Amino acid sequence: MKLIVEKNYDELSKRAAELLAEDIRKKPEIILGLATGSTPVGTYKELIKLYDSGKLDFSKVKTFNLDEYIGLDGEHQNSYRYFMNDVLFDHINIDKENTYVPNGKVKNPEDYCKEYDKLIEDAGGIDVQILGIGTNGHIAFNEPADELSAGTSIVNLTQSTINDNSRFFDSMDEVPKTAITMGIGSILKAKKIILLASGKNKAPIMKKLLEGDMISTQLPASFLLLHSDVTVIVDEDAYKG
Ligand SMILES: O=P(O)(O)OC[C@H]1O[C@](O)(CO)[C@@H](O)[C@@H]1O
Repeated sequence: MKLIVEKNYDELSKRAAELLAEDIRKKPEIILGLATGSTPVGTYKELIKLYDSGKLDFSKVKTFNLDEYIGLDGEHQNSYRYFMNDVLFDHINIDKENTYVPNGKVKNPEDYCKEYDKLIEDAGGIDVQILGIGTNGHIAFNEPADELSAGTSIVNLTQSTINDNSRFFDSMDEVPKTAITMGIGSILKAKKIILLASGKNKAPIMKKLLEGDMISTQLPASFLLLHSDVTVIVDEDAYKG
């Protein structure tokens, strides 16, 4: 894993956006894997700035998002489709038809999971995958467990993730307890991966991950150690605590 330590969140966001912009310019029809959560929001803001100043074109870009809550449709303010439209897609010249976020309201979730992986494969596979990391080491919604799913699947969220995410909902009861998520195998198929971590609350898990001496289903992000092209960008808070 290549490690980049930036001074603060703004610098981290700029650096991540620069790396992505370089790749988009090199391959305008790039397939991006996108993440939700608060960490990549700054990166998306920087990408919008580059678009606004005429330095970036998204017209041929295709995107696949990692996950979605089960039970929320795209109109729901806490759905990840709504979030992605709000923080990125509505502000750039991407064709919405080319943006995929798992459908949390689908009738046959099991079949749908297989279809989602196939969609990515048929599109040519993800060129660059952006990831955040949960305080418990999850990537996408692959939570620490005895077993992890290789492909896209339906998962139960852990209490720690439900707690972390409750800040976006009016009450704890409203926080979805299940989600659809790309699997560890689907993520590792990306040609290149950029993991972002910001803030002191991420320091303990980043320390564990960066020690790099253990792969465990109890630390889902540790599977990234098996990938040959992972760049980790952290700010000093997430690095030093
Ligand atoms: O960036 P945040 O808000 O800390 O979230 C971290 C992780 O949690 C999730 O939002 C899911 O809970 C992931 O998508 C993300 O990688």
